[in-house]
Amino acid sequence: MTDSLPPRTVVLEPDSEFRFEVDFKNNASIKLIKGTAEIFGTELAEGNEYSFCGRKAAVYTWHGCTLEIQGSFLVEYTANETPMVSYLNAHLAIQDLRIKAKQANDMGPRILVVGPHDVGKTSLCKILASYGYRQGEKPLYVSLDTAEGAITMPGAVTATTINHLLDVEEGFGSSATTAAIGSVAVPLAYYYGYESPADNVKYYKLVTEKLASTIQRRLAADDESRISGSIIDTFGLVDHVGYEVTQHLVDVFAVNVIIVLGHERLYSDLTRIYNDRQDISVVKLHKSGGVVERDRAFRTQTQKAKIHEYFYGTSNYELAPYSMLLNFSDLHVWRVGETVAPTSAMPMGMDPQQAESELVKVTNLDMCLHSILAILDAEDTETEEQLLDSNVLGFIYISDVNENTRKMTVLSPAPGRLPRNHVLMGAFKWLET
Ligand SMILES: Nc1ncnc2c1ncn2[C@@H]1O[C@H](COP(=O)(O)OP(=O)(O)OP(=O)(O)O)[C@@H](O)[C@H]1O
Repeated sequence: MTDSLPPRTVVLEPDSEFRFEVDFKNNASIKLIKGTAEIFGTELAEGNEYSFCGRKAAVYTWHGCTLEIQGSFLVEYTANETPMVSYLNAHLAIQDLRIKAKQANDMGPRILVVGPHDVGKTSLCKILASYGYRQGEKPLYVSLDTAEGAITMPGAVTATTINHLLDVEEGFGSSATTAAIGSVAVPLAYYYGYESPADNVKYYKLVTEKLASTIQRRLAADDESRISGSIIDTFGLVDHVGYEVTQHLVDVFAVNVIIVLGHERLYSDLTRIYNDRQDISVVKLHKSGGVVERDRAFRTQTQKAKIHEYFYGTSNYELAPYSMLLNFSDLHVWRVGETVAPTSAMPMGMDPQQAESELVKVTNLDMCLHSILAILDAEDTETEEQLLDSNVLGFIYISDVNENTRKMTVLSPAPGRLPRNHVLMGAFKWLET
């Protein structure tokens, strides 16, 4: 508990940070008493108490500050060696590209951040997005890390315009929850449904291509965001699948800056691959010593917390989801091919590669129990091919399936009828606790 322990004071020198970890069972709080400080680029307000649960992060200060901390920190220490100056320089170079784009009425920078797991890719993307916002830009934040589901839900690839400060406590959390009830721009999302791009490479490429082309259409109509450009956060794959998918992303998002974080070989390989492309710069940045490895258990808990937050909100912004009873016939449930049918069970002559991105109707609705389903923005009459093109309107959770009554209990963030009836199922299950 936060208040059972006495508060303590932490004094930070200029260009240093207070690194901390709080587990999912405890709460800890941080208050800025004097000076200036930020968490992944978002400034802390003086005197405001920020509370954390299940977080690993750092409070960084450019000019020095005093913090008051309270509660159970699993880890806490200060560090004065950080890569923040190089991250700021990266931001300034990106800002230069925006100024040039404005002068030429051209596209702003499209920045792809790559590297292995746990090198600080998401943290760097947040820093670059926040610094851009603080300079009056409205960059597009694209999250392709489907294990994390930073903006909406694990399994989704998403894009959102950064037109407000990122939340200090939750990162994208509050924007996702408020988007769920429609109070800020709803993020653009497509549902992939698996944790890693390697689970179904063909389908991952398809959904990222859809996302990229919708973004391109939207940016064509939005001068401000077009010039601010996009910041694209990725997965942590650096094997051959990772290389294949990275090159696909460079093509479909027309990437012109690749930032490689904490991996020399990847940097050297990508420099070689794009050696002839004058329009693409490959740069490397160092991993922060503060980045912590998250084990399987912590990642699973983070995913669960993200799903819970989608339906129930955060402690600062609680939501009350609606539980409703639907007939089996009210929903058309789909899954993406291959993982359902073994090759031997496929129709004769069907290429397994093709099946990887074909929709299969789920007829045994028992399979949906405890699943997260994405509501597709598609009319009842649309063909399977059109369904594959559909973006996601929101998510529901199936808490019960009754074969006898042919009804299922569905949890939805909004009351009333579902906006559409076609839903896509992925591999994510959740046990509401
Ligand atoms: N300087 C820091 N001090 C303390 N914790 C940090 C720091 N930078 C990042 N972290 C934490 O380390 C963890 C890993 O960082 P991050 O999510 O940015 O890495 P990633 O490369 O995106 O990982 P993945 O690809 O596996 O999702 C996160 O919990 C993040 O909040």
